This record gives sequence, C-alpha cells and structure tokens, in this order.
Amino acid sequence: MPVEQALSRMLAMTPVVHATESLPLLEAMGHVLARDIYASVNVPPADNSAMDGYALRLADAGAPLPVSQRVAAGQAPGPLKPGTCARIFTGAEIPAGADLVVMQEAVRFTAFEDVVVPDDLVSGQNIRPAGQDIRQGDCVLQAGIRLDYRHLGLLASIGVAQVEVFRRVRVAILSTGDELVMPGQTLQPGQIYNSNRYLLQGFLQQMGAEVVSFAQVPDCYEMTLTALRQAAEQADLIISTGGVSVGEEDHVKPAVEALGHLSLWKLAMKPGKPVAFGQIGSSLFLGLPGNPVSTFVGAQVFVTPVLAKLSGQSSGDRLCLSGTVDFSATARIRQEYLRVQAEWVENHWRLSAFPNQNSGVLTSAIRCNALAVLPPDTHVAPGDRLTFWLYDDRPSPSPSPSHDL
Ligand SMILES: Nc1nc2c(c(=O)[nH]1)N[C@H]1C(S)=C(S)[C@@H](COP(=O)(O)OP(=O)(O)OC[C@H]3O[C@@H](n4cnc5c(N)ncnc54)[C@H](O)[C@@H]3O)O[C@H]1N2
Ligand code: MOO
Repeated sequence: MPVEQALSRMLAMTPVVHATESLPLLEAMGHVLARDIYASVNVPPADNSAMDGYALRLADAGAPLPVSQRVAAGQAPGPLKPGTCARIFTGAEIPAGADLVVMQEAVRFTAFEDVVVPDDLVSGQNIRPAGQDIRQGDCVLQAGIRLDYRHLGLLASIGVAQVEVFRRVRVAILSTGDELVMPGQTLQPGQIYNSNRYLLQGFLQQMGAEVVSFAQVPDCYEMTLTALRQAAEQADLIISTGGVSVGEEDHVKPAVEALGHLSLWKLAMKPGKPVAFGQIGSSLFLGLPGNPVSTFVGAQVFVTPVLAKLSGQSSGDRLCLSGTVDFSATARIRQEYLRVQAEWVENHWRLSAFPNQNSGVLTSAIRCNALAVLPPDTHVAPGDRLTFWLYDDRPSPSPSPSHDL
C-alpha cells in the first residue's frame, strides 16, 4: 500500500484524546490548547510612550513649554495642563490631553529650563496606542494550537495565568529483540545496544507526549502478548520496534492480532516496509521495523501526524519544500525517504545525499538535516527536484559532499 493512502487510513482511525485539564501557564508549555482564548484587556492597556522624552499637545508646540509633571513607567499620570509638557519615559502612560511625544535628543532648553521642541511634529508620534497589539475581546489563540514559548508570552501579556489544555497523549514503548541490551551494560556476543528506545523516547518528549511505560521483550510470543496487554491498559498509543517482519522470531504481528486487530501491514516505503498499524482495546498500535533508521523515518512519517491528531492539534501538516538534487538515485516499487543535507545556496535548496542509505546506519540521520521523498518508480539525476522536509533547521557546520546512490 502507498504511504499516503496508509497515512490517511491511520488518521481516519485516530481519535482525539478529548480529556482536558487546567494548568498554570508555565506548565502548559507543549500542551495543546483546548479552548479558544479571548482577551479580557487591551494590550497595551493605555496609550504609552515609545521614547524617553516629553509629552505635549501639538497645539502647544511653537513656544517653550514648562515641565508640569514627571511620568515614569508604572505611574498613573494626571491630565496635562495646557501650555505645558510632561517629562515622560519609555512605557509610561500618556497624560490625558497630550497627543505626541518628542524624544529627549530632539529638544533644547531655555535658561529657565523650559522645553523647546522642534517644528516637524506630527500628532501621535512616539505614542503606542492602547490595544495596538491586542484589543479587548479579540480571539488571540484558537483551540488546537500546540503552545510554545511565543504563545506563553502572548497569553501572559493578556493576564492569563491558567489555561485549559488537552491532557498529554500517553504512549507506551515496546522494544522487541533477544539481542538488545541497555546502554551501560557490556555487550556479549550477539548483542547490540537498544537505540530505538532512546530515539523514540526523546522524540516523543520533544513532541509533548508522555511516555507512560517502557518494556523490552525478548523474541517470545507469550511475553510479547503480556507486554502489549499491559501497555494497552495505560496508553493511548503503543509504539513497538522490531519483530514485525516475516521470520519465525517476529511475534508482534500475531500478538496484536490475538489481542486486537491490525488494519495495515507492509507499506511501499523504504526504509520501513513492515510497518504495522492497528488497535488493542482503546489503544492505537503502531509497529515500526527494528532497523534504527526505519524507526527514525517511522517517527517522522507516522508518529508525528498520529500524535498531532490524538493530542487535539488542529494541524499536523509539516512544511514541505522543494530542492534540487546533486546526486542520482532510483526508487523501484517502494517510496524512498532519503537522508539528505539541505543547504540554502544561491536562492535555492540544494540536496546532497548521505552516501550510505542503509536502514541500519543511524549516523545518516545525524549527519543530514532533511528527508527527501523519492516516489516509487522514479529516477533522479543532478538538477532534478525532490520534495523534502527539514527535521533539523540549524545551519550545518560543514556542507556534505555529493554522493550518487
Ligand atoms: N525474509 C525477509 N526478511 C526481511 C524482510 C522481508 O521482507 N523478508 N524485510 C526486511 C526489512 S525491509 C526490514 S525493515 C526488517 C524489519 O524487521 P523487524 O521489524 O522484524 O525488525 P527486527 O528483525 O526485529 O530488527 C531489524 C534490525 O533492527 C535491529 N533492532 C531491532 N530493535 C532494535 C533496537 N531497539 N535498537 C537498535 N536496533 C534494533 C535488529 O537487531 C535488526 O538488525 O526485516 C527485514 N527482513
Ligand atoms: O523496510 Mo527496511 O526498513 O528497508 O530495512
């Protein structure tokens, strides 16, 4: 089955976790907003000065003006006496009657310390009007937004201290394989370190999900059943790695079928062919192949949109870009997800492929910053274009050389 079709079927089966909670603003970081937020105040609440200087009436300009009051930020000014000006500081409220502020560098003083202002004055200059950022009653954020630091700042600016958010999506991770040991232990012959668990847990954390359980199970049907049953009791989504292929040691698929059902298995993608998707009780189940790059690509291609929908996010769409490849590659019947280094060079994106695209080479994900999509039955040569997305938008320390695949 093509990836796009599989993804639409996965999303059609994915519910929204509707439970909400009310959290103090700082704790809401990374949560998805459950209600629209309306401003109960203007931002700024009153007209205020954009400069350190003098507030006056345009009509009074022309003659030297005595200073009748001093207004610092945080003080409430009195009305401005006609024929005078007010000493004012950045952020301080404009006294009633004043209609402009002259910055202090632009004024002179008479021998009596009256203020002489320049001629080229405009009503409203250097005044930040009340509500210029947000008007009372405005809908400032809509439900479905995943809150980041910008939203926290905006919510704080309208005085919101507590927000209603969807609870975090609960995810269980299952690593399967007799060969796996945890970092920190010494490898015995035949063993490898379990990297997928760490990759997935870090990814889920970054996505705002809560990892509620982790199990590492050997290649044993009974133990896989037990682990899946326990995971389904706690999690909205179970993600397993390994054991979804066709060998006798691959027990995940039959175990899911025994406890629930599988809706999808085997997709036309590389890496990641034996991806499986289904349900156990009320938990969704996503089985990713064990190869570390299959897990990485599966996290990018499937976990991201499924988690977005579960968590109540209104859009899980990623930003897809188009770039020019400087290598040759051919995809057969499977859609390929190439690890590429995307560089912005001379007003276009140039994509260079990592030389070893094997699904066991996790280094490719670190040395590159993007996944380029090579559709089935496609050949690309230098100069051709491919769609890609950045999974790391930091500039790379050194551009990678080009490699044909
Ligand atoms: N006869 C066939 N064999 C295979 C096929 C096939 O169609 N016919 N498909 C191949 C493809 S493609 C993939 S992908 C793999 C997927 O296999 P599994 O999902 O069953 O994964 P495993 O065999 O358990 O593991 C694959 C590989 O990844 C390593 N691994 C597993 N878990 C971890 C982990 N947590 N951390 C690090 N590395 C892990 C594991 O040792 C294997 O090397 O099947 C092919 N075979
Ligand atoms: O589908 Mo597998 O991940 O190519 O090696």
